[in-house]
Amino acid sequence: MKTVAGHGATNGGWTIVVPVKALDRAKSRLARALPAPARRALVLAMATDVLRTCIATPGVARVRVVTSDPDVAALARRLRIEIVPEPVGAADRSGGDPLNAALTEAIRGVPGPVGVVTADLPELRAPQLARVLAAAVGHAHSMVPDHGGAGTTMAFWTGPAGARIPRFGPDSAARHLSEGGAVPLDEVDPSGAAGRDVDTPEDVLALAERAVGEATAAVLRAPSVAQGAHSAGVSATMVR
Ligand SMILES: Nc1nc2c(ncn2[C@@H]2O[C@H](COP(=O)(O)OP(=O)(O)OP(=O)(O)O)[C@@H](O)[C@H]2O)c(=O)[nH]1
Ligand SMILES: C=C(OP(=O)(O)O)C(=O)O
Repeated sequence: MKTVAGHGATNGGWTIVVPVKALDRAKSRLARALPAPARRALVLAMATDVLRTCIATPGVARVRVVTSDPDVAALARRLRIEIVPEPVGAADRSGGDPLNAALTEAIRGVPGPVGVVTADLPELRAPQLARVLAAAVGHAHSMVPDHGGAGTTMAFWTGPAGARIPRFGPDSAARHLSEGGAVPLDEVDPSGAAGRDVDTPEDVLALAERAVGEATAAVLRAPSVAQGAHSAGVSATMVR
């Protein structure tokens, strides 16, 4: 896989890095609701919507996707954005932290302000991301917690390249805040589009009531996705 010079490789403005896990492994927490093909389709669709949003956001100069997946790379080429190849097998060589290893590689040496935006935010639109960036520009390091409070949907750095340490993964909100000294962006509501990541069947079920991007909406109409999320949601309610 080659790095593709792509969307808006201009000087100035934000570089946004979007990590996308290999589709065969992605969103394993949805496995109890969705069979592998439906899960794969949903992950790719959410990534499509997030990448389109990043491209369309004022103030974003450059979008990079970091992945080892050929289908995600093909998507990035169609959207004319940069691919940062994540070596296949990096998951096994990174001390169990492939996501932060991939992100560290993708933000290394990037000039100007940098943000990481996760690929599972299907409600995120350009005006909302623009508001997040406007808030983030005032801080050396900032973040947006996810709607559950423990995770992180976005992290930003405006300072020197050496100070950029991504801390995604388990307990990432606490780790970004206490270990990394990140500021939570008070202007951003974690229960809104910027914080509503999709991790569980219940999250998928909740999307039925929300305005999602075009690609995600198309996949949610597929009976295998709608029914899978619904039956898992119902059984989760029953066991509570
Ligand atoms: N490039 C890359 N991206 C990753 C990796 N792990 C997670 N991501 C991405 O990081 C973001 C947040 O990850 P999660 O919400 O935990 O998604 P996930 O790992 O697919 O979900 P689970 O398998 O259910 O834990 C999503 O955009 C993922 O696609 C990885 O090893 N490499
Ligand atoms: C990888 C993360 O995502 P999630 O909590 O959605 O698994 C994170 O929050 O850092």
